[in-house]
Amino acid sequence: MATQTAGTKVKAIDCLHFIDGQYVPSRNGKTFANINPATGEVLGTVAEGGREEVDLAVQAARKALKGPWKKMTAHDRGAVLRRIGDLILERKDELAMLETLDTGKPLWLSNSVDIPRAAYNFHFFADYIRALGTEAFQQDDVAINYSIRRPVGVVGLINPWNLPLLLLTWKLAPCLAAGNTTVMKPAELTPMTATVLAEICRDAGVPDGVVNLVHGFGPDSAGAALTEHPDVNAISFTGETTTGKIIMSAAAKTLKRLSYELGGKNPNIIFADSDLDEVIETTIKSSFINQGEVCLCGSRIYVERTAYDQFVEKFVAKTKQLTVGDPFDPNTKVGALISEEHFDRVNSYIQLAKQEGGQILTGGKRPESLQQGYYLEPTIITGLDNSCRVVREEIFGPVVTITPFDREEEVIELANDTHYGLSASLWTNDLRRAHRVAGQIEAGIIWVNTWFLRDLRTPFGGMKQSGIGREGGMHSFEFYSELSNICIKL
Ligand SMILES: O=C(O)C(=O)/C=C/C=C/O
Repeated sequence: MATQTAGTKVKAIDCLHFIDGQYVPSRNGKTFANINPATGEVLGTVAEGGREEVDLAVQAARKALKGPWKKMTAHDRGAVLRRIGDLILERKDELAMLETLDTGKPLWLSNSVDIPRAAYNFHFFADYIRALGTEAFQQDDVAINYSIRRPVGVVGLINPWNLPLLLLTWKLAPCLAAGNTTVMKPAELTPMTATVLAEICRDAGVPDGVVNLVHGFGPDSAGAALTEHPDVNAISFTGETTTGKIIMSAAAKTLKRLSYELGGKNPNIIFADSDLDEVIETTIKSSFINQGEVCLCGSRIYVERTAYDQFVEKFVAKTKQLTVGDPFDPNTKVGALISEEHFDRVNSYIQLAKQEGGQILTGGKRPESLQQGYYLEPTIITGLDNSCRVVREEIFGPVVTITPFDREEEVIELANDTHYGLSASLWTNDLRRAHRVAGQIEAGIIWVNTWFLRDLRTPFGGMKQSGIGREGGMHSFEFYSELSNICIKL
């Protein structure tokens, strides 16, 4: 099915499951429609998996643990990972178009961030695995202790719809690097790039059964089946905190190992001594990139009072210049929200902001010219304090609040006054203050004078209700492998 949009001939794909090296429909033939967020039209069909498909996939993954995959050395696995990264880059244009069709994000963003980072996730872990060591301890002349790593086993990877291929590969690369096999469950709203990834893994030399993919929904569907399956050893999940709690209770019955990257309501703290133009250029991104549908977005902006008016005036002016529209138009800065349901949810927070006494300085509504598709103007709200729901709850849209502060201690308290703890941005040219304040912000990642600058060796994840565990570099191997300590008496 081809969808003509902005002069780009884009061919959507129907999505089947990928089990034991083959694309297969659901046994009961069930499918659901895949909707294009930019137009509201049907892109194609997706096989709807359930317990039966998940069980077939888990059986294939379990069997593959004992097949040729087990005999591959770390070096061999590294070569396969590198090949997957290479094939992602070879198919970059196709993957970028599919990602934009599925998500409504601008094509330039898929091309510049999502797909290149997906390839890099594989190249990074292909290299990392070659440097991986363990640990050994000499106990005088009594004993020598050394640790060995082995795969956890069959791992369920449950992925969100905001950065579909980036986040799926962020899990899949280390999962495979550590020698595991997997059943992937992409978000039902964004099935296409995950479907192509399965074929890329096969083409790169991943043996049948190592990588499996089952499409479907969460509750009473593939997601629930995966989290409850007794033969799945671990689950890595990125998504909403509420869903995380449901998965945790399901996984508890079989004591699965869990790695969670959940929601955030991230503070963006701006001191008056920072370079406002530089701050605003980055804050436009940290507020509205990917339609604000990024768990790391700095949706709570706190500005030192002496710079508040100047910041607000400049930031609003810059925001008004952002083009909202067709994701395939190269001038578009803000595309379509992922679905009608999410559009309504984000909109409800804008209405709530008015009820809570906030002022909408710009945005807050669908652009007049875009009556089809789920478009919302980037929105800036002032006049709300930390007691307001709009300041406390994750909105996951192009909506930010701005609040002034007077003292360092005050803004640290404001920033930490949340049950989330994923990321934060901090802007100041005072070196001592940067270290002092960053060390007091309760978040997994604190960016100083930047945002979303990523070194994949670093621990990535949130605290409090923003997640459990860290992934990245060695931290991924801590999750995706089991350590055994072997003690040899001398
Ligand atoms: O950059 C990453 O590794 C990552 O996990 C980004 C997550 C964004 C979530 O919305």
